[in-house]
Amino acid sequence: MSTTQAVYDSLWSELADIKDELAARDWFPGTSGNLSIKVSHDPLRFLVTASGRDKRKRTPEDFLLVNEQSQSIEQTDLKPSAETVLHQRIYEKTDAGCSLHVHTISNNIISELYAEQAEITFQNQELIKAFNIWEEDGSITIPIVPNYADLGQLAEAVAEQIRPGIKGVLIRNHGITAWGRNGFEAKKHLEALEFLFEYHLRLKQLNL
Ligand SMILES: CSC[C@@H](O)[C@@H](O)C(=O)COP(=O)(O)O
Ligand SMILES: [Zn+2]
Repeated sequence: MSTTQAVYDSLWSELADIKDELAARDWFPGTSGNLSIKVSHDPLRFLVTASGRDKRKRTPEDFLLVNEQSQSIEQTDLKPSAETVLHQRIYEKTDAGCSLHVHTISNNIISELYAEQAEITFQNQELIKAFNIWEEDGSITIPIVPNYADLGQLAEAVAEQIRPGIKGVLIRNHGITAWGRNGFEAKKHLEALEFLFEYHLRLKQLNL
């Protein structure tokens, strides 16, 4: 087996394992969600989930390789995720090695509640350390963009929000895309964000 094939196989199974873990949390309702992992930087190549499939199932057709224009470069009938261009823009604008997009009730409600402010900031939360923020008064901000039907426009809106310290962007009443330098870090960021969203909503429900 060539080194390139071994790297591809290892990234494939890393992304499949992440998909299984997120599926176990029920974060892919109704075939929603898409995941990707970077295979090479220059030229940009990444594995991305095939469009419209049940991401709870683990099959040999789960991912396909795409190029720097989000086009498939494999002999396959599979279509890359409709939202592949969002992953592409994140790889172009950050040091991300993995990007994860999920729809959850919590991220949707937060995106609706704070849509006018176009962002939400969390502070005084231990889990902020998941973003490598160690200061006592540290905070993490998540921008919120409109859910444009035009996916090129949506990808640009997400890309425009990317600046140092941003590790995820909410799309209003749609979901979140979060990323990290590798699969481990991307999942850590996504889990931490979902924890912060759920905490915030439950606290609000208590009416304290
Ligand atoms: C079926 S609702 C979700 C889709 O419209 C989309 O937002 C999504 O996350 C999944 O699209 P996909 O093309 O399968 O990657
Ligand atoms: Zn989506």
